[in-house]
Amino acid sequence: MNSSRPNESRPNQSRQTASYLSKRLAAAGLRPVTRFGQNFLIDLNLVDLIARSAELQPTDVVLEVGTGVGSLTAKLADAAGAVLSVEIDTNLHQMASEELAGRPNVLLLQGDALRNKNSLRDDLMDHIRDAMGRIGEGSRFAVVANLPYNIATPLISNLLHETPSPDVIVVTIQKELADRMVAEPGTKDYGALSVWIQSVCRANIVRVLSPKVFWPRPKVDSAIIRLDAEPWKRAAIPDLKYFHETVRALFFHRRKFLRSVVISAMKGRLEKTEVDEILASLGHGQTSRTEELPVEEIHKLVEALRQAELKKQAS
Ligand SMILES: C[S@@+](CC[C@H](N)C(=O)[O-])C[C@H]1O[C@@H](n2cnc3c(N)ncnc32)[C@H](O)[C@@H]1O
Repeated sequence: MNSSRPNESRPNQSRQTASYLSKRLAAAGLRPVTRFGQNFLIDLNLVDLIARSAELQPTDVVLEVGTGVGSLTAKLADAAGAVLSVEIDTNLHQMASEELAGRPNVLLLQGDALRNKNSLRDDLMDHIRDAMGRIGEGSRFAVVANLPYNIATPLISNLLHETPSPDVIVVTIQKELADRMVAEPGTKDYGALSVWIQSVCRANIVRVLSPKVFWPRPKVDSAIIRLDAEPWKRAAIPDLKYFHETVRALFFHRRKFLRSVVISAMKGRLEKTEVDEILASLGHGQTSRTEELPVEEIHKLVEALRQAELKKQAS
């Protein structure tokens, strides 16, 4: 006979229902704030799954963006060496601070995780580097979060430019965005984001989540995505900023042929004849399109353009 009692084996299960959360917020005179993307996960098994999917070690330093009431933060703190969690909402930051008080490995910051679309909040990486330095050799940098959807793309993109960049990222994002991150060439979802992510990471969708596992329910499906850094890929890109900007420019006009896309991206920097020479040397014909090019071909093209620009500047 199975004698296990549900509340013993899953002690927190009843604590994260929609009604528990709504009562808790209401008791503090609060309601979820739509503009902050406050869709809380109400299935604690999924909170567990997010934390477990990062395979955290006691030597890991975790960044969480969007502390909320601190449910995921607590799980991360149980598994990792140090957790830095940022919350924009002053009230939630206060609630989470009370909930997580007495956990010496958790640092909660209040404010926007982004300084602007192109950069992270100033002190974020200093805190991460400090914590990694304290833990010492073997410390990994992980980002684990149920992200506010409106900042998911700039946040992940900016993090991938940082030093150190995350070794692993496990986050809940809109399914549509996750589909773009893992997309293959020639598909409708394949674009600058797919190329950028797959150029520095291995990307996998861990689980698709229906709106009903959140409170309040978002309008769209979500997905837990895992990105694993592949440092050798990153090391093979001589100028990360040039690469990222050029890839974005190459996918700017999706319907045009590659030739006209490259000509307009390189306007004022390379002549048409120079572009034609580069495309011909790489075997791209008049009817090639950017969205059909595998990631490796895009690498070759961007590097050829960069070299041509450098040569021109030097002459
Ligand atoms: C989807 S909720 C996740 C909350 C909680 N971690 C959970 O799993 O239920 C996203 C959280 O991010 C916070 N947030 C939104 N924009 C933010 C920003 N720019 N910087 C930091 N936190 C932000 C929201 O206030 C909200 O608490």
